[in-house]
Amino acid sequence: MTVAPILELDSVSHAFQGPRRKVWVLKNVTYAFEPGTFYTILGPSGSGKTTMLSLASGLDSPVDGRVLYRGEDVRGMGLARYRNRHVATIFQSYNLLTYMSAVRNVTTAMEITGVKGGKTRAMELLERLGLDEQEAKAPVLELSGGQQQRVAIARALACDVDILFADEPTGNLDGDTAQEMVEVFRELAHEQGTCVIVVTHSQEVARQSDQVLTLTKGKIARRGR
Ligand SMILES: Nc1ncnc2c1ncn2[C@@H]1O[C@H](COP(=O)(O)OP(=O)(O)OP(=O)(O)O)[C@@H](O)[C@H]1O
Repeated sequence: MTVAPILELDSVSHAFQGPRRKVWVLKNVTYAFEPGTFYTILGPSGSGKTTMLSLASGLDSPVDGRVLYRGEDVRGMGLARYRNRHVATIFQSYNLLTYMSAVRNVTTAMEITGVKGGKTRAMELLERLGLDEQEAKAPVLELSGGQQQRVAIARALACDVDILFADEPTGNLDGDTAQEMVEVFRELAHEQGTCVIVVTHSQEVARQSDQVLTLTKGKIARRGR
């Protein structure tokens, strides 16, 4: 049975202006991402992984080609609307509001995206990700890296998005915590049907994903498990 893609890169190329000329960092990339799948993107430094993530998540528009969400060009939909309604992004720096508590970070994101459930739902999600009540109410700056990562994931989950992007999410976590994050990603994909797309340098994280894309010099050089 073929599954309709949730996200497509259609002949996507992207360049940055260098000192003398344009430098192409993504070259004619075409790929269809399906729901319910945990993808990892591997590749050497500078191969275009983060650029691919920022185009796919609507932070930027490609110089050439299209990004389609359920068949619709995200540029036509409006990048802000696409980002706010359909995707969540987790960066290594977590992008949390550090002076607020964990639970407030989650409820603020829910308010912005118009999702109901308030504090009760936020607490439930934080608890599911292993934070107790005291931790959920503490300013996020007082939490460890792994706990802050969980808050970022809870915030993404609270917004009911169907695509989750993460850029090196396990980069500064210890082995056990990184493994827990991988399990959260797998569960999200396999039990909630989320399309999870993670940029990583870790072969171990890639090994546990459903599909691995390897980028080399702006092209998908390899796809597989
Ligand atoms: N805003 C920018 N302006 C100019 N050049 C950029 C910009 N962002 C990225 N680049 C260049 O584009 C190329 C690809 O960068 P990108 O960050 O996508 O690679 P990456 O595979 O994610 O690397 P890393 O693993 O080191 O994070 C690099 O040569 C980088 O210098």
